[in-house]
Amino acid sequence: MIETRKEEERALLIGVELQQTENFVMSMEELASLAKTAGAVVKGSYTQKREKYDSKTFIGSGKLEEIKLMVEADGIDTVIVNNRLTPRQNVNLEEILGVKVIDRMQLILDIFAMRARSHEGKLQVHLAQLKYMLPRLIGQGIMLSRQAGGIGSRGPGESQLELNRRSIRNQIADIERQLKIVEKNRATIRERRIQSGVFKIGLIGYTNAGKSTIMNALTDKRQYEADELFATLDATTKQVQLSDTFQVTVTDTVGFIQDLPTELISAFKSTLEESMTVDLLLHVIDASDPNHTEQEEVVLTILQELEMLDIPRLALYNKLDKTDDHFTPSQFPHVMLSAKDENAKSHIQMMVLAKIKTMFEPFEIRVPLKDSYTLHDLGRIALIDMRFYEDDVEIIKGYISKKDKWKLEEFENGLY
Ligand SMILES: Nc1nc2c(ncn2[C@@H]2O[C@H](COP(=O)(O)OP(=O)(O)OP(=O)(O)O)[C@@H](O)[C@H]2O)c(=O)[nH]1
Ligand SMILES: [Mg+2]
Repeated sequence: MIETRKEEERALLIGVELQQTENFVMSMEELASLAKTAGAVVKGSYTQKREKYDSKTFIGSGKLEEIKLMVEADGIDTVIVNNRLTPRQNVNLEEILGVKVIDRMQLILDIFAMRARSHEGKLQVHLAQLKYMLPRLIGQGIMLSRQAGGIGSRGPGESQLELNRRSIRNQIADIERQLKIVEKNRATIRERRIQSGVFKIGLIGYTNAGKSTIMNALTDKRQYEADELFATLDATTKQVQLSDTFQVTVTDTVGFIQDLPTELISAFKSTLEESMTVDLLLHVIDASDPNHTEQEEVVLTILQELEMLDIPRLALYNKLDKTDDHFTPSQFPHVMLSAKDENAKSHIQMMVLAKIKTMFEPFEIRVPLKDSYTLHDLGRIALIDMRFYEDDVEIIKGYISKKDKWKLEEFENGLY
């Protein structure tokens, strides 16, 4: 093999399709996007149908010979396997192929490590990496990977090269301690937000669906949006005006993906926690993606696992400018839009307000004219449809949430 230091990291993708494998093609395409996001140049991919994975080398030995030839011919630096490898398979593959081999989990962990911004995000990713590493401390496999550098070796902690079991266990305990403190602080902030009574909206959806772009359209602000997977990792909450008076908070979070590494689930959940207590979920879907139906299913399955299916939900089919004529939405109710369109903001505002109206209850109150100055406050928590005067009272009709209904009486009595 020629030892040259190249700028780019040349990757070969490998996938094995078992009879029961779901969404195999989508998942291979996704692996290519993930590899690209992590900075690799994908030089090719190799797939095989098998009854079961080979316990020693994951893929059949005959095929491995072919792969080895491809690795040598294309100057491949890294082989990326679209499944979870056992530590033994990982070591064996690296020995046979003579290059770094990483699996889908390591690739995703690596991207999360690149992207984590907040203190908590970094701790969570570091923890996930250490947990992934611990059972892999056998033989030379992991050392080989780490020394090769590049994808699979990035981490938020500088001590990642210290690879003995005891130090890893200590680091895990230490991070878990730090996380407890951070989580407590976050719970307090969330509690305060729940008590504030503001209507809360959460943007969720498959990675790259356009959540951050929609957030930007709504807030006229710049949130990092990019044609990359997991562009957003940390939750961000912003105030958004839905009408002249009605104000909500909108939370943008990490995107969903199939086969999320189990080590990352708690990181993922803590990021999503922010969205677990919302009043309305906006499920953003990339309608132009040929796999959007499978992606919608993945999102709904994860929502079910997180017990979030009972939160009212509105589907936003995004990127309409890129969809073909055959596109048919499968979820109802829904909105179809292009987040990049200049009318996107008013379109979303209108449709979301209409959705909220269906969740609220109609009311009518009569307020003495002398007290009507308090009505601006009512407009923050209720949707006001109509207001008119009769003698010395003002009559207001609109919609309000069940939990805020009791406040109406205070407005009527001028107590608010
Ligand atoms: N053509 C087109 N592109 C869009 C539209 N909305 C978003 N995009 C692009 O799609 C890509 C992904 O958008 P993001 O907003 O970063 O997606 P996201 O859902 O936040 O993704 P993650 O944070 O990775 O989960 C970006 O390149 C956007 O510019 C749209 O309506 N039309
Ligand atoms: Mg985003």
